[in-house]
Amino acid sequence: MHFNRQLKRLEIQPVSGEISIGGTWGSEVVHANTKSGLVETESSNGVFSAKNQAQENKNLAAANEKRMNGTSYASSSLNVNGFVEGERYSMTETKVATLDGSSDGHVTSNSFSKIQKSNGNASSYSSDDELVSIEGNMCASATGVVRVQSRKKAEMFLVRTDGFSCAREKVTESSLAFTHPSTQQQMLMWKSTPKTVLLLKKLGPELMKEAKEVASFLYYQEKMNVLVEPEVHDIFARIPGFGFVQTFYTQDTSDLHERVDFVACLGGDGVILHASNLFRGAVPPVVSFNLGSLGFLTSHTFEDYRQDLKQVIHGNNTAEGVYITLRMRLRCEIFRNGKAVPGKIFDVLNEVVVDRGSNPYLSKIECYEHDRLITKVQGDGVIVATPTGSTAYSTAAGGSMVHPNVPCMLFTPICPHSLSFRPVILPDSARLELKIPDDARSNAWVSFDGKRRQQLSRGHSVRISMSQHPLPTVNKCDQTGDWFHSLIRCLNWNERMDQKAL
Ligand SMILES: NC(=O)c1ccc[n+]([C@@H]2O[C@H](COP(=O)([O-])OP(=O)(O)OC[C@H]3O[C@@H](n4cnc5c(N)ncnc54)[C@H](O)[C@@H]3O)[C@@H](O)[C@H]2O)c1
Ligand SMILES: Nc1ncnc2c1ncn2[C@@H]1O[C@H](COP(=O)(O)OP(=O)(O)OP(=O)(O)O)[C@@H](O)[C@H]1O
Repeated sequence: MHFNRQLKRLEIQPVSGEISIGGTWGSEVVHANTKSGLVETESSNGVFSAKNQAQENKNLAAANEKRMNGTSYASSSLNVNGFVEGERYSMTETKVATLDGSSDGHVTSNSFSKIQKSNGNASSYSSDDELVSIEGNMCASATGVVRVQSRKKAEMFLVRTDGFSCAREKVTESSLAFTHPSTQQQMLMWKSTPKTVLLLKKLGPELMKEAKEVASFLYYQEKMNVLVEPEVHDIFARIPGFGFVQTFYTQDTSDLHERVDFVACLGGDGVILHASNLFRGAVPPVVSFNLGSLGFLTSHTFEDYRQDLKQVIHGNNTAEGVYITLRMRLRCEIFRNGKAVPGKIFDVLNEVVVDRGSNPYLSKIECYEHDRLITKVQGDGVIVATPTGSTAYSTAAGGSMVHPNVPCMLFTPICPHSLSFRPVILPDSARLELKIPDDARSNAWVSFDGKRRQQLSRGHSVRISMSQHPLPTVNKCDQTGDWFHSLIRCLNWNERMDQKAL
């Protein structure tokens, strides 16, 4: 998996579901014997295996039911992006026509027909309408001569491209199918016991009591090296008994992720955004204890910090790992007249915003996707948010709230001067560029997670794409449980008095 590259000492494993390749529905030839009530199946490559009969009969019972209902299509099973024996399989859902008494004239019969296929010939029998094979695909019945489709479906490949390279994937049985959902629970399991923790706290003198408690627990009980930021280290250095606390140089944090096994945050959402900003490349797993006001992203309560930290270090009771959410970040880079401005690369956890700043004029922002002009924003500005950021500024501007596992980016205009300009959600493969055109009435401003605000002059642009490095957060419960819990706890999502019975 793409995200795994950055996680050196740990493994992340999809938790649910085995990989299986499904979706043979559309390529099956169906035999239905109305007299015996039995239903047989034969795969399109002509091989019928007895040991599969029970399963296939089950399938066919379902197929039969569809026929009874007069359904002319069978949907392929919802499916995959799996790797089986080194081959990649398709990830597309499709509907596949079946051979039944549908109106397209393949087989016509007023009852179930038995259809056999061999060497390109097909014949069809019916209990009340005996069919006689004439030649080739032609069959005679009491109602006349019908043409039975006998040719095997064409084989196909699925070609994926990211614009630079192509990958050809095999499609089983000429049917596009998913074998499992593309997003699943992720579990963090250590290969060796973590040794170093970075303890981050909200800026300022607040929360020192809590920081001291956690630092002592991690050092004395869990025998871990405890790192803090230099400003916090200055405070610890003056407290007797905390000489074990270490720090690092903030001028160069490029190799910090190689020295830190996980990050423990004390504060609100701002501390997590700060952690994201500290790690420009790979980010170690982050466990956060809510000591702020809202704390949408801070899933753990401070009271349980001992137990929760033990679980991160040693795994929980049921498994040797903990659930995590890989939070997508966006890589943003500022360009001037098509040339990258040195040192202007930012990875955001919530969003990048281009707005009019203090200018009284409408901002005019050209928006490109893979170099194609998709629209011009004329309004206060535009937000490009991650699923994590979907519950922050983007929601306030009318964007949807998106589960952090959904691989996408949100494109949300801010007060657009056009009634039809609705927020949209783009795939994670989108490559956006927000550009201030030469005919804009004024400059614009850009900010990254609400910080590092700077001016964008005419000709400047910000290019935005999915960052290779997500921010992994440790779940209290699991990805979905934590998210709904935060929606209700922080945003009162759909809170309503229960209606009484009549
Ligand atoms: N109108 C708005 O809603 C608005 C305006 C500006 C910035 N913001 C948000 O503030 C963020 C910066 O946060 P800060 O703490 O540095 O600034 P801040 O101190 O202004 O706090 C912003 C608030 O947003 C909440 N928040 C942050 N990220 C969140 C998320 N992913 N989901 C739900 N709530 C979240 C925080 O808990 C805090 O209460 C920006 O990334 C932006 O999303 C929101
Ligand atoms: N260690 C830090 N260093 C620098 N800035 C920080 C640090 N911790 C937090 N901040 C900043 O301080 C501000 C307040 O952070 P805090 O954690 O209280 O979040 P918050 O936005 O108030 O969230 P909440 O509403 O959840 O309490 C944020 O803007 C954040 O970016």
